[in-house]
Amino acid sequence: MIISSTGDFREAARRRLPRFLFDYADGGANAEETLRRNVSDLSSVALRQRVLRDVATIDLKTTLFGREIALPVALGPVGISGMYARRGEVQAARAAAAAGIPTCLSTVSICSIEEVARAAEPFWFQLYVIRDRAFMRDLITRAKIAGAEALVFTVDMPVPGARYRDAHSGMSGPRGPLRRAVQAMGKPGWAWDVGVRGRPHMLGNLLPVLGANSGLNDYMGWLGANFDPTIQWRDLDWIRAAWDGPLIIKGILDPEDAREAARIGADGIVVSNHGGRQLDGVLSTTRALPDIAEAVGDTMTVLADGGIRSGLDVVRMLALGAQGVLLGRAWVYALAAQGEAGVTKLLDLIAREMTVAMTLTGVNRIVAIDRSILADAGRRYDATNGSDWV
Ligand SMILES: Cc1cc2nc3c(=O)[nH]c(=O)nc-3n(C[C@H](O)[C@H](O)[C@H](O)COP(=O)(O)O)c2cc1C
Repeated sequence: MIISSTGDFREAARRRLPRFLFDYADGGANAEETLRRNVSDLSSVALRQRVLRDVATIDLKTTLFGREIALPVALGPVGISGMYARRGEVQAARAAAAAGIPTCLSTVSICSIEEVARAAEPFWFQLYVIRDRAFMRDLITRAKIAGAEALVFTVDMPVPGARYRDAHSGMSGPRGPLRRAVQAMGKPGWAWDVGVRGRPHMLGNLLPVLGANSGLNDYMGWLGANFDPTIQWRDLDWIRAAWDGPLIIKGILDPEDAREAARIGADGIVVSNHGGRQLDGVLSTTRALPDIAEAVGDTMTVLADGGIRSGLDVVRMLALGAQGVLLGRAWVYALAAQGEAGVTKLLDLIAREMTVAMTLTGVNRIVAIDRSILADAGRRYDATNGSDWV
């Protein structure tokens, strides 16, 4: 099939993957309202077309946490992405490194920190709040030794969200292993490439705690049993003390929480609702971002994710106040569709679309992107007025 957009990668991924894996990536929590809002609110942000402004040279480079990168984009943490292509985290990391952007590895990846760090440049590591603090400390140490340049601490998953699609697909629920095996048989391309040649399918970073049981079945159970809902802001002091590099708090959706993150000494935040996979019904990140950027943008680096499907979307997030963005499903669809080559193609597409957007909004540098390139610049989303931009 012809692939010219993230939507095409999504369709190619749907054709290639067993249903449980496609639905796991594609789905969200409950009725998936927030997942839809992330996409639709972002794509409805209108850009302001400007012409004849000499934009012959467009520079997409920027600096995040002291490191120059080719685009204001990173591959965000996505659990079990090693199931979407053979040793998928490594393939994605290679594509990101070649494109000059960071890869952020999930705690719950198939490939381990050590396996991915060799391919990723720059390499960030994402940590979850786990009951076993000694194990968290071990992961921080492993990330540091492996050369991680930033620690992304995800705080919006004290418990997993209600994901109805996973119950239906066999990702969770009764007879999961049997249903997954039947689905895999119906996708022989995936079954040979990933199911057979992509082994081992264990959660690489959790081997020390799960041992030989760290397979997919244990993944959902482990998430539920080991995430820690008792954590509070003051518990983050020890993480700040244990990690001396850039610390980024991921999963902020409220200006008050953004201020707390600044107070504990975080260097950055990711405005995120976990791609609509946690609390359905919360604000889209598009709507949450402007107030958060206003609250803390002068004191820390504000990143954002959720619903980014194109280079236009990247430019929109920057205009709303982000200094950089994380891709989620977009890169997973590309990885599932075409492996490393797919992620390379996606990043090239994003760069080309950003160039078009910057050319036609009359800005030639990333730092010059602000609300002035939006058609509704200065006007804000009025939460009291329902769902419209006013
Ligand atoms: C399949 C899947 C797995 C994810 N796993 C993680 C994870 O392990 N850690 C994490 O911090 N966020 C995780 N996320 C959330 C992403 O990092 C990101 O916040 C979200 O995907 C952004 O929304 P988008 O996919 O609509 O762009 C996951 C998202 C998806 C789709």
